[in-house]
Amino acid sequence: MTITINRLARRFADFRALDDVSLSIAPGEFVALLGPSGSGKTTLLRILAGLDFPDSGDLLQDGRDLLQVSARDRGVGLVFQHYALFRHMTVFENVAFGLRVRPRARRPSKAEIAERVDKLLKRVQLDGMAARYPAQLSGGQRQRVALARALAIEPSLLLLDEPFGALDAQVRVALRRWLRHLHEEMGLTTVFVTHDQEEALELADRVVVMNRGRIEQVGTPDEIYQQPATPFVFEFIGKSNKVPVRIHGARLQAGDQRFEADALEGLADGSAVAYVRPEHLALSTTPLENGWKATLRHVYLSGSVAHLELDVPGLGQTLEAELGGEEAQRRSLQAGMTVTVQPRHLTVFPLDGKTGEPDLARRRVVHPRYGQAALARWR
Ligand SMILES: Nc1ncnc2c1ncn2[C@@H]1O[C@H](COP(=O)(O)OP(=O)(O)OP(=O)(O)O)[C@@H](O)[C@H]1O
Repeated sequence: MTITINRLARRFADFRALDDVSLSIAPGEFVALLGPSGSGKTTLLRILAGLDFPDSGDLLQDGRDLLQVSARDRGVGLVFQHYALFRHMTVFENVAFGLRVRPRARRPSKAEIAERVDKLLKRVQLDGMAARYPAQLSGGQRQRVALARALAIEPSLLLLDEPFGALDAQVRVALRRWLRHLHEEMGLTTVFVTHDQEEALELADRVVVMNRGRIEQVGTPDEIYQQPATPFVFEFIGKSNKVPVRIHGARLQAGDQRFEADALEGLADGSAVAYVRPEHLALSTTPLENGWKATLRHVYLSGSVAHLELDVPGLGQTLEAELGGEEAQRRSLQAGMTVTVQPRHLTVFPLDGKTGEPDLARRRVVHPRYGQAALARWR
């Protein structure tokens, strides 16, 4: 069951909540829609569920026009952050609800419903709680009931909108791992909305990064983190340093440093913006000819990682670097030290001469050449 989303647009008055969104979801996939508040994630999910309709574009399921199919007949299971369970119904009755309200011809028998609910409660590890009311459950347990309720109708597509958003961090982590197992065991196709990048990167087969109603990038968690396609993705996912640069005769002028690199060949001279992740900055405590001179302002350890704040006068800005905590200790890195900073690689977006906006089509990953002496010293 492949879902094809083709050029969907949804406006609310003048506001474009979805703007030319296309995406294909393969059977058995776990897709995360990730983006800041207001980026259009929920709007897209509601259209998939049949709770809202686009102004233009197509939505197909194996070639069938889903927009002509009512929410009830789409066979989707839905779980929201605050998907209020029916308070006056027991856990059992809540889970059985979707089956009991079916038209008689498609309604399973009482015994079948009971069997299916029992099975589902075991799956979500709530067997023994069938007679409880929602008020007698923890937040995590309630969301598992909501999930069992969504699964009771054997949905062809499971849609989850920040299902763990209201839960505390530890429960969230435990539940998302559990959800991933459940997805695999049951062979579900799942679309999961979140604004939590860690959750998306850990859970999903593919992450769809959304911004202002548009898709910025679709990729595996590794691709999204390692090869961001746009400045937005660099800034939204993980940490990155943003450095204004100039391309000048196939060299990169970054503050008082000029880096040579092959990838720049063919790019016209002009301004650009470069991004470099903290873990892609190499530091040398012995002065090197190539690289920014910096003063280590702060070193702080967070678990096994050392975060370093570097003042770089030659750039006129602060850079953030990261390395293993043990390595930082072995090298006795301390605030006040002078170091040379060399980016291992940077992603460069030339700025469009007319609009001044980053030109995504001319994006280049640049590996500066430093010469053997420099490399040998920080190996
Ligand atoms: N019924 C509506 N009428 C007017 N504007 C709406 C409506 N529904 C959504 N919007 C607007 O469309 C934009 C996208 O909303 P949407 O709920 O899809 O974002 P989101 O990415 O899910 O955000 P969040 O993470 O905060 O839930 C928002 O600016 C929202 O205010």
